[in-house]
Amino acid sequence: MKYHFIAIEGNIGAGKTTLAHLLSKKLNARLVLEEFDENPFLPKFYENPKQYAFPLELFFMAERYKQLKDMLRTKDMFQSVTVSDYLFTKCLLFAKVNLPEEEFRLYQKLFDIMHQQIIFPDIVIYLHAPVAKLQKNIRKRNRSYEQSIPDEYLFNIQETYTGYIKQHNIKTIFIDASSADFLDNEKHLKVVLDALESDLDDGQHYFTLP
Ligand SMILES: Nc1ncnc2c1ncn2[C@@H]1O[C@H](COP(=O)(O)OP(=O)(O)OP(=O)(O)O)[C@@H](O)[C@H]1O
Repeated sequence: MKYHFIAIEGNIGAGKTTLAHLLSKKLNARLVLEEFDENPFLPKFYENPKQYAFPLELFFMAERYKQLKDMLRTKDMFQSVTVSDYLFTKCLLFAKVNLPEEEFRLYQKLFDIMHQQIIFPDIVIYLHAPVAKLQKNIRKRNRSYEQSIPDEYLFNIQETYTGYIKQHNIKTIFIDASSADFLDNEKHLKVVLDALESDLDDGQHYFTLP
């Protein structure tokens, strides 16, 4: 395997966690999963975004920082590859959408300090799905606090992610996941596994699923 640290990204409900589980199994990789359900501010944020955005974003950043630092400290002798279902920068991208300008500037200062101390993945897999499909997935998994996420929020998150990936020329396997079924369709997973075996320059590389 060419890559030692693979991060999967995408909008809310894009299917990051499912793909992370499957890839980690296939690659015998260490799995690092976001622990969003431990964030006590998340349900409150969806009820009242303005009031809870700042503590929500701080909590996510602190937790992810700790998780990635711990990961660096504890090397696994039997698993040389790590797959995570998030990128540390995710905190900053969500914060950009959710915080007012002044708070965002403060947040960014803290982010920059922490960001210097963790490692960036060798490659990002970005799952791109249209908002209607994301909403369908969100309804299907039925987390109560997510049931009235506006389309506009999902659009904003999507734009922020894609803008970031383009601007920073990040080595990205960009997958049109509108009809993805990694769980039940081996061919879909194979597209990702083959992409991970190919030589890729920095920047975005588009893959469609059969
Ligand atoms: N920094 C953040 N700010 C606000 N909300 C966040 C942030 N990070 C995660 N969340 C929320 O936490 C929940 C889980 O997020 P996430 O998108 O990572 O997982 P997911 O939707 O379960 O992913 P997938 O379905 O692709 O596996 C979502 O409601 C998401 O909006």
